[in-house]
Amino acid sequence: MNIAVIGTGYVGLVTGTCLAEIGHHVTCMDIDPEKIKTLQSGRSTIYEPGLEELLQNNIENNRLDFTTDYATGLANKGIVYIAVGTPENEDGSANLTFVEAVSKDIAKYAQNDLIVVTKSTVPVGTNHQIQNWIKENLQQDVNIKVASNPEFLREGSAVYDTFNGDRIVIGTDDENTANTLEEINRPFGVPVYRTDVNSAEMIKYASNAFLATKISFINEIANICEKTGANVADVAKGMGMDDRIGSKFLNAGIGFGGSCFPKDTQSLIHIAKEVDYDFEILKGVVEVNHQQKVKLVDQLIERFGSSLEQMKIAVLGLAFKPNTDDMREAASIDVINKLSSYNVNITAYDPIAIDQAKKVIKENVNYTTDIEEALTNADVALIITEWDQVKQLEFNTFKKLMKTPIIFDGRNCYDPKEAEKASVEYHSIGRPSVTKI
Ligand SMILES: NC(=O)C1=CN([C@@H]2O[C@H](COP(=O)(O)OP(=O)(O)OC[C@H]3O[C@@H](n4cnc5c(N)ncnc54)[C@H](O)[C@@H]3O)[C@@H](O)[C@H]2O)C=CC1
Ligand SMILES: O=C(O)[C@H]1O[C@H](OP(=O)(O)OP(=O)(O)OC[C@H]2O[C@@H](n3ccc(=O)[nH]c3=O)[C@H](O)[C@@H]2O)[C@H](O)[C@@H](O)[C@@H]1O
Repeated sequence: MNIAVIGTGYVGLVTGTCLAEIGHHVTCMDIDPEKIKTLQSGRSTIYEPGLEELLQNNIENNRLDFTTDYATGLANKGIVYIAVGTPENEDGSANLTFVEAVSKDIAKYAQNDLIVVTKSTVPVGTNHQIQNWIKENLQQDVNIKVASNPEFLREGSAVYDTFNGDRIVIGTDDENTANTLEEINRPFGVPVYRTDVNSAEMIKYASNAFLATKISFINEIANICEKTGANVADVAKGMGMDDRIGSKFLNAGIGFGGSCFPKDTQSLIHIAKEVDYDFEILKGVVEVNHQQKVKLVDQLIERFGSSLEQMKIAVLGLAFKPNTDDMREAASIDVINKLSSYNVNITAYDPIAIDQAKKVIKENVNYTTDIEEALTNADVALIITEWDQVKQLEFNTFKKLMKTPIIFDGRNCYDPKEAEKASVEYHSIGRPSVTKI
């Protein structure tokens, strides 16, 4: 099948490359000429394990190419995926400017019948709107069908997720369109769930909101565990053994970040508001997350009082989660921002996200890709991202390098019992602190 993918971000680039990998001919399009130039040369514009290898392989085999030009990109294609961003507006609603622009451009350049597939996360009703935007701007007498096909990949494991997803959701009322899309995706071997367009759009928001709810729920349980002497790791394990609950997404920590949970929860609250529904649980989820992100700073102040002046603080991890350089809504931004009002010296370690971090962190921070350098002479270490490089650190390294081995762990990377054995002061989330060393 000849396919065009519009937008070469995390979703578009991974989708396009993986569709090429299963044998389709794919042209990926973007308005950013720099991105397209880089991609044409076989280099990935995002950090995503396994992606660059697939990219090069499919370019070499003439199944994958890139362009900024809509006429070239859409020529002889039967399927067009929309994978542009839908960022958050100030009022929490999804910004559909990019989706609208793309829809109008598809209408302008379509020369033959097309199935337009919406991968971007969009509010219920948007696919009908896309159909209208295209219909109103068509230049040729061609037939356009629009279908919803929301994306569930995670950053950092996007290629793996594409080949090992739990489901592919296809939302359309047209059986032939559903058949074609199912056929295109068959080589992925992922179960297909067919539904109507509005339900497909809602499945995406409901899924992200539910996962975010699980995280805020376990974080609140963690906060209560701290006050009652229970251990959240054991609690989560015991809960997760019940199949109805499931063990995934019950890792307590300093909350969720990234490009999607924060914006999609806000967007769903807004979608509900539009139909006069007050989504109370989800508002709580967002508020809990907001407070949870700076929990380590609160713990630090509880431990030292507000006299943090001139303290040397090692911040371990900047990205919103491991295996990505994505800094969107990362907890590190909030932590560093809150710390900066206490006149401390911050050295931040991250193996790959420093360039991205510098674009969004305005405070004065020393950056390093050398974890030992960050720890050297530090008074305290704050663990923000559970990189393998952080998890593999031995307590002896903290003891050897730091002025005082005091760790505040926002991702529960280590066993408190081991900290006690090693005589390291250790505070984590929802588990007893080790203070008598
Ligand atoms: N990042 C993720 O892990 C996931 C994202 N999503 C959803 O997928 C959508 C895309 O997200 P990302 O890939 O993260 O976005 P992104 O911001 O990384 O990439 C979007 C790309 O679209 C391009 N673009 C914008 N306007 C264009 C136009 N008129 N023509 C051609 N290209 C244009 C931009 O230059 C950019 O390269 C969003 O709706 C997001 O909510 C869904 C699942 C996972
Ligand atoms: O719509 C999207 O963009 C995507 O959003 C998430 O994927 P992603 O944001 O890449 O990352 P996750 O692995 O879900 O983690 C999100 C955040 O939750 C945090 N988290 C996750 C799991 C957990 O148990 N505890 C926890 O605090 C992570 O640290 C991270 O900050 C979803 O998992 C994907 O299914 C979805 O497609």
